[in-house]
Amino acid sequence: MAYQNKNDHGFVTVYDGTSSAKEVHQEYAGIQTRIFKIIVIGDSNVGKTCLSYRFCGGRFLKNPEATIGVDFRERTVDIDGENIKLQIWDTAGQERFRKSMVEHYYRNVHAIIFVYDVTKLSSFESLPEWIEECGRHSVPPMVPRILVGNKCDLKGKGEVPTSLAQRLADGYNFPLFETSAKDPAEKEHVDAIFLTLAYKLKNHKPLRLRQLVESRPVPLSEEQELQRTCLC
Ligand SMILES: Nc1nc2c(ncn2[C@@H]2O[C@H](COP(=O)(O)OP(=O)(O)OP(=O)(O)O)[C@@H](O)[C@H]2O)c(=O)[nH]1
Ligand SMILES: [Mg+2]
Repeated sequence: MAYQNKNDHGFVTVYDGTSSAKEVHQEYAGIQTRIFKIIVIGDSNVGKTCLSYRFCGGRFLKNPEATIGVDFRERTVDIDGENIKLQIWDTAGQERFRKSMVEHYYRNVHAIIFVYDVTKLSSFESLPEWIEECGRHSVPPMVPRILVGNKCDLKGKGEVPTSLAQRLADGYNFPLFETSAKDPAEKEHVDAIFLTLAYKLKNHKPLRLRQLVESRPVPLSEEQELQRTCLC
């Protein structure tokens, strides 16, 4: 399957399947960095793209378009002296843009971030469905999960009280974060979401790069891989 995703924010997410996984593997040969796959899931428009961009790109992404399929971003973090690469799979919330991709999202996943919009109750009410979808795809229970209420800068217009979110989080035994991808003052809080997962994953068995590459829908061509950049 070939598909094209937007790449006008510095991230190449165009796949045509023209090169083998081996070439991509050689590109990284010698780099002793463990890689973990984190998927960001939730209704359309809750801010999944903006949150992942804030973490990987360091700033708020103005005027994002709806994600089609998946956008990949990466950031390497230092956890207790070890470099760990977090590969963020920013998934599409709209059913029509995700249905052919769902299997790829969940394959070999290491951690899941469920996002809702604190100003939109329906996005919160959808969470059990998203959580059930993970279950249907046999994501093991030991895979860490985190609940994130986004758009807290609009909290005055909030529809989802913290107490309600906390009750849901407690029910599933997930940590809860409320934050804003937009508010610059929340930058470190957004980082903390991903770093919390990185700390949890540090002691997990790493996924080998080859596995990760093969779990992508279609591998990058060599040229695309060279172009692939992260603003962090
Ligand atoms: N006020 C505010 N707006 C935000 C925040 N995060 C995202 N937005 C806005 O919410 C809208 C949707 O953001 P996206 O990041 O594209 O949402 P998404 O969940 O990736 O949507 P899909 O790709 O369709 O699944 C955009 O207009 C963003 O500018 C936030 O923290 N605060
Ligand atoms: Mg998006």
